[in-house]
Amino acid sequence: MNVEEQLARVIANIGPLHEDAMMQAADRLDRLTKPQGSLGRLEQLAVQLAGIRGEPLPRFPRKAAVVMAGDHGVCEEGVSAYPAEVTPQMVLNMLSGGAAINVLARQAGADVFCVDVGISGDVRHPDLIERKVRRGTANMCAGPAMTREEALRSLAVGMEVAGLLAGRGVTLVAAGEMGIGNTTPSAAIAAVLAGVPVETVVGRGTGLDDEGLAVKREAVRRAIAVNRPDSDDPVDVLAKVGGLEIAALAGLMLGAATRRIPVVIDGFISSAAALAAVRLCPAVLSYLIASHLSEERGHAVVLDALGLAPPIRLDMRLGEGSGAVLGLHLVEAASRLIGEMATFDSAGVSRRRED
Ligand SMILES: O=C(O)c1ccc[n+]([C@@H]2O[C@H](COP(=O)([O-])O)[C@@H](O)[C@H]2O)c1
Ligand SMILES: Cc1cc2nc[nH]c2cc1C
Repeated sequence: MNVEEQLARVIANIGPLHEDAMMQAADRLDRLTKPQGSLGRLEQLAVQLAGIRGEPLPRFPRKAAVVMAGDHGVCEEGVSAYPAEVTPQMVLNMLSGGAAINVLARQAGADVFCVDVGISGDVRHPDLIERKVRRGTANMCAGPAMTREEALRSLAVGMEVAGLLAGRGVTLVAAGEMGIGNTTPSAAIAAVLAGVPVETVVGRGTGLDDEGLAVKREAVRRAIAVNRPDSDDPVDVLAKVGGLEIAALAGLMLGAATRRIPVVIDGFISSAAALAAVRLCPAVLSYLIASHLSEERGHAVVLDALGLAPPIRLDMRLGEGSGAVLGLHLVEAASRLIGEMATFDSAGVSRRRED
């Protein structure tokens, strides 16, 4: 089976949420010792989780934070405040347990998996999942970031990682990335797929000044003008103005959804990948859970296009999956509440008076 056929098969396998489990979850929530609806969006989350897992009281004992890593040829345009060598350096830091994602994942009880989808240099570590499709993308201001075949192979890496995690008993995934320069292709993807002006989705990334921001806007405009990505063909968009780790994240989301594994999305880059995944397969949206609203300009636009409302606002703009891992706590909270709270009957608590 070639990669295109594999993708079509994964997409065809993503089914709707389990209605019966959702009804049972909603019914139980109304019998728990609290005024009806008083746990707000945690209740909606509990119902969504039941629908995804196909059981009214799902638990998530094994959680994973995935960091897809890749480099970006467009960095030579001066679009990031940091040099590209930070990508492999930070991946090594993550593999040694010293990055923010490691600290937050330990706190959330999640294992961190780092995947080299397209780091330019060599990173050697026994725990690194080596799936390099190519050594960074080409500069998308001068031509396509990668070939269609490379975009498909990156999607396939994500789908494979979802299978690997499922094989290890993981039932909840936080989707993160590491890639200096990757807010630039993410902005291009967002502009094309959401159909919004470039300036609404280009932000300061790791910390550009005003001059850098103007350069970055121009780079995104040029990349779109030079490549003319087809907004009706998400693989074309990912190939021409995307990134290796971004395509892999989209593949991870699709692969997780086929296995009924919920995916908590992170910031701007992770959400741009989610938008591509949803355009490839609208049914995947029900398996996605928003976490935080990143400071990065454009994140709100992408979440709007997805129809997702982020519950966490901490003015973060780190990436790595850091916001998504904070979101794991909310998933755990929703799951424990519906699973462990007493009902009015079991606790002998009086119900609401008749109006
Ligand atoms: O997740 C976000 O919203 C986010 C916003 C800004 C920056 N980042 C991270 O910073 C890197 C990309 O920033 P930049 O400026 O190099 O394009 C990449 O490694 C991301 O993980 C992430
Ligand atoms: C240090 C550093 C850490 C990061 N983590 C995600 N993106 C990053 C960018 C930089 C520059």
